[in-house]
This record gives sequence, C-alpha cells and structure tokens, in this order.
Amino acid sequence: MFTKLYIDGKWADSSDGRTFDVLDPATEEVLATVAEATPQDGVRALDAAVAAQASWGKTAPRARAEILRKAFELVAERTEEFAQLITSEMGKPLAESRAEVAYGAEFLRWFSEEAPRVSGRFTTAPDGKNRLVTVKRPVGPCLFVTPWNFPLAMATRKIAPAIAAGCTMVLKPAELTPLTALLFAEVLTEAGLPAGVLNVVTTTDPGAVTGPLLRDPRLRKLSFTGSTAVGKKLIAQSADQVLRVSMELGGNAPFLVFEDADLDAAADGAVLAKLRNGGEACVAANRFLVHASVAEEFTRKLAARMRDYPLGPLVDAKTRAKVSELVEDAVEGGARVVLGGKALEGKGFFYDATVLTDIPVGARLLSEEIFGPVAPVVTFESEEDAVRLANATEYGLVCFAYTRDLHRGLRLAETLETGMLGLNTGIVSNPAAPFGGVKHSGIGREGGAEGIEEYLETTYVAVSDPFGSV
Ligand SMILES: NC(=O)c1ccc[n+]([C@@H]2O[C@H](COP(=O)([O-])OP(=O)(O)OC[C@H]3O[C@@H](n4cnc5c(N)ncnc54)[C@H](O)[C@@H]3O)[C@@H](O)[C@H]2O)c1
Ligand SMILES: O=CCCC(=O)O
Repeated sequence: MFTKLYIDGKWADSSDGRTFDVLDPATEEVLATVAEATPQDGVRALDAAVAAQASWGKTAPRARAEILRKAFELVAERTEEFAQLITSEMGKPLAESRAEVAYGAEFLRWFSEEAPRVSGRFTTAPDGKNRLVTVKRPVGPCLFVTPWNFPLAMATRKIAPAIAAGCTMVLKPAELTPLTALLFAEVLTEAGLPAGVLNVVTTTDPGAVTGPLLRDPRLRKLSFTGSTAVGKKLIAQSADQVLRVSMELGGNAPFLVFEDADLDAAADGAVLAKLRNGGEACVAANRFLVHASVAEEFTRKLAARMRDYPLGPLVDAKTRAKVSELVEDAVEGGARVVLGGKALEGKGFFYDATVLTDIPVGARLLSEEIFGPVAPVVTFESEEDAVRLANATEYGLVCFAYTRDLHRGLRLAETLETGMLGLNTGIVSNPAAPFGGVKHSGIGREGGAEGIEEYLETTYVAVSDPFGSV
C-alpha cells in the first residue's frame, strides 16, 4: 500500500511526521496508517505543480495522450488490486468496485482521445475585415478535492482532462479513502507522467491544507466533488483569487414512474438508481414519485428486488447514523415500513435495504440527501404534479423517468430542473457524456467533449485585415 504524500514525483512523510488511520468499514479495524499533510506540505505540493507547469503545458498533445492511454491500460491490468482497495476503504461490494475501476479507467481512455483534438478557431469578422483567431491553452495549476464514495473515478474524472489539457495539479483525496488515490499516483508515474504534474496530499484537516492554496495567486483552478455545503464554502474561498471553479455537488434525484411505464423495467431501473454503491452516490434516486394508479404494484416489485440485493456496509458510523435519523423521522411522522427500516447489529456499518410509503409531508428524507439504501415512495396524480414535486428541492443533478410516451419524455427534458435525465434507464453515468448538475448540484461538467473545457483558457487574437493597409 502507498501511504506517504506524493510530491514532485517522490514519496515523503509529512513534514511533522504525523499520521492518521484509515478504517475498513466492514470490520471497523485499521486498514492502514497514512501521512497527515501539514499546510506547509500542501504548499510544497503546489510549488512542485507550479514548477512543472511551463514545461508540461508545452508537451505535445500526443505525448499527453499516450501517457493517459498507458495509464488506462495499467489501471485495467491492476483492476483486482484497485477493486480490493476500494472495497477495503469504503465498503462497496467487490463487484461494484470492479465496475468502478472500469468506469474510472474509461475517463483515462476517453481523454487520451480528446487530448490531440483541442482546437481553436480562425474566422473572418462579420464586416469582412479583421481575422478573429481563438487559441486554447491550459488554465494552469489546479487543486482537486474529491469525495470517498467513488475514490478512483472521482479522481480520474478530474485528473484525466487536466493531463489532456496540459495542466499540473494537487489532489486532496477524502480522508476516508486516501489509499486508492495514492495507488493511482504510482500508476501514473509508471505510465510516464513527469514529476510535479500530479501531487497528492492526504489529511484529516482538509481546510487547513487547502485554505493556503486557495489564497495562493499561483493556483488557477479548483475542481471539487463533494457535498453542497462544502462546495459553497470553497466557492466563497475561490473568490479571493477569482479561480476557475468546477463543482460536482450533492443531489436529491427524483425517480418518476408514470402510469404507462413498463413496471418491471422501472423496478429494475429503480434498484440500480437506488442501490448502486449502496445508495452512497450523488446520482442515487432519493425520492420515488409514482403515479397513484401503479404505486402499489411498483412498490411491491421494488421491495422484492431490493430484498435480495447484495449490500456492503455504509462508509462510517456517521453516515449510517444519518440514514437511521432520516428513516426514524419519517416513521415517527407516519411513514409505513414496507421493507427493512433499521441498522444491522454487529460489526460493520450495515443498514437494511428499506422501502417506505405513506411518507408524511415535510419528512426530512424528501428534502435531504439520504446517501443510503432507503427508498421513500410518494404518489402523484398528473404529469404537472410530478414535475412540480420533482423540481421542489434546491438540487438538480439527475432525474430518472419511466414512460413509454416519447413526447412526455421530451417534455420532461425541458421542464425538469436537472443537469441530467435518465429516460427509461436507472444509470446515466458515462465518461463520453457531460456529467453535472444545476442549481445547488454544481457548476460545470465532467466527461464528454465538455469535460476538457474546464481545464482550458481561450485567448482571442484580433488580426487586422490582411487585404487592408497595415
Ligand atoms: N456531483 C457529483 O459528481 C458527486 C460525486 C460524488 C459525491 N458527491 C457528493 O459528495 C457528498 C459525499 O461525499 P463526502 O462526504 O466526501 O463530501 P464532503 O463534502 O464531506 O467531502 C468531500 C471532500 O471535501 C473535503 N472537505 C471537507 N471539508 C472541507 C473544507 N472545509 N475545505 C476543503 N475541503 C474540505 C473532504 O476532505 C473530501 O475530500 C454527497 O453530498 C454527494 O452527493 C457529488
Ligand atoms: O456519486 C458520485 C458520482 C457517481 C457517478 O459518476 O456515477
């Protein structure tokens, strides 16, 4: 296991020798002891990124593409090693960890193909005189802060486009899951990434380490994935240096089932949207809004599928306590427990797959991100009712809808306040597509053709009319 800081291509203890423990959520035992970065270590990491930026930004796009392609191949070869580490760090079942490795690696392949395709524009001004030239160049040194729930994919979703664009970076992974990020740093080194391009600092005091970096005029970009509450703090801190920010924040996904839906397909999609990563996903279905006429049959199908789903533990005691609190609040207000409804006894932060109906108006789990295997079912009477309920939170990351009516699907794409819409599917995540939200779910997009733009600046050059007098 890699447990030291990774700065300027070298593994190092923290400058004051302090460390912190990483727990296995299935056993609650210590998995590893990792270096605890000091604020000075964070600055050293930025120093290394700044020193490498000029040369790295000038490397040939093809050279950057080949490093990404090699990293893709190395991650794929080491799938089992990464999967075991992800499961040990945050608890998702091994099969889901293997799926995350494939998903995370795909960002490396996708942006290896995007790197040589960064292009500007050469046009003639509308009056036929000046030539208008736009060129793209790397935004500069970046700071990445990532969450624990997809410890590889949330890192590669930032690192890959940044490398493709020619940026250097400092990565601060979640304190719950630092090991996956450190292993990935080793793989990138093996793939040929030069020293200083990627630097990784691990800490249980993120604010102390990132604060000085956000105030440093040499930093040009912050890309954050995590809760909306922390995202808001970081946006405010980014104002000081007018940083480019990308924010992938919290969600509260509605899952709509209309009266004409294929209920078996909807129940299959619902289980995927609810229980992928045990519900610890920003795109997890948080509210099931079902047409009254099919609610009973859909709920029965959903509960039958959730009952047998292989769940891992939640990531820590705090996350499980929050899930318990939200379920108890709903039940105390009158919600009916169709399935589950409690934490499991014994070692590990396990919580039962849970389905609730008769949700009281104002129940906290309808407005707060559950981040666990709990499915509240609410009924609606009309499409307008469904859209109103779906839009009734400050979030707007993803929405899912099952209907066989094409026009209704197209109407939903224009009336739902969301960055992403899954139509008759329970998963939208794809490195070839722009992932991101609106409202309090974020700013910017990761993946797709849009993802690399987050790491590019545009320079516009006005050239006088070549046929005019100079
Ligand atoms: N939109 C997305 O793509 C996406 C993806 C994954 C997770 N998330 C969201 O992330 C949340 C769960 O992840 P989490 O618990 O790790 O979120 P979190 O916001 O608690 O932590 C995310 C990261 O921010 C760091 N952090 C916390 N406080 C900080 C501070 N004051 N200054 C600097 N860094 C700080 C943490 O150490 C961690 O690395 C959920 O809300 C989920 O919806 C969103
Ligand atoms: O929860 C985080 C995002 C997961 C995904 O990209 O599908």
